[in-house]
Amino acid sequence: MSQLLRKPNRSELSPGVTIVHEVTTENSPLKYIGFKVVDLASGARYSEELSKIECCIVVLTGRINFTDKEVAFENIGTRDSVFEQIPTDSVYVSNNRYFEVEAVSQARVVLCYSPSEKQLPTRLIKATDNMIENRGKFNNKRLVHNILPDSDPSANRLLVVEVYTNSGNWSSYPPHKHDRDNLPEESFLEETYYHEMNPRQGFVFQRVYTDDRALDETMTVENSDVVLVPAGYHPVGVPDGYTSYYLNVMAGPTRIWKFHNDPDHEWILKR
Ligand SMILES: O=C(O)C[C@@H](O)[C@H](O)C(=O)CO
Repeated sequence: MSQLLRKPNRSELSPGVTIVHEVTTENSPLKYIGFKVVDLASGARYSEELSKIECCIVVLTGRINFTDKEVAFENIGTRDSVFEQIPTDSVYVSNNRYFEVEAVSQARVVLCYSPSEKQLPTRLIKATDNMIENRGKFNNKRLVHNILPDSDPSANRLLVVEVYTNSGNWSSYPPHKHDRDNLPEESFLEETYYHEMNPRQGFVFQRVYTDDRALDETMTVENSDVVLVPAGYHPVGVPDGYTSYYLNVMAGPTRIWKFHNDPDHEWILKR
């Protein structure tokens, strides 16, 4: 099994609270990203005392209430399936703060973490705040919901985006990377992919590779899998008949997404 591919590994934390994925800087090659997927039964609560990490809570599906003991947001979340293809609500919580989420309905939340020292205000990122983009042409079409892009100063390190790729199309393509801290040409950002497919028995292929091929893995990715991208190019190919969804978290020393296309395949953009 690839070191970069994580299958869901469900474990019940407390009644109604199931951890589906837990990627940490200790159990992965990543230094800047932590990642949790949490399933909540209606009425269940999950809380955390953040230390030197910031967190973006994405209400992937279902509805939740949020509090950090100072501010509260009620009944947030917009969809029962990511394949409704509408943006959702998220909450940014800074380091050294407490938060609690309570499921109003059955819900799946994603917790995206990165090391952080400077406190920032808790912020509700409403679905309507998401900047929506249609990218690409030919068989490279995808729909992007920008949850926490680098143009939004709400976070210290985290960048969060969700992407839909049509059946028979490619995304994160032509292959690009962001693994050199060499601005203004390229930024160093690690990345995680949380994948879903519609219908759910679908699969996609994701390749993660570097120029020297010291890293070169091609993975078959199924519903609810996570792919880690510590470095390298990371294209995704979607078979005919299936729609792909993924949630990306990126973080690194500087909060700028400046990528470098694989020169061998950059011609694809010039058609
Ligand atoms: O436009 C896309 O295909 C999405 C990707 O850019 C994805 O968010 C990513 O690879 C970020 O580096």
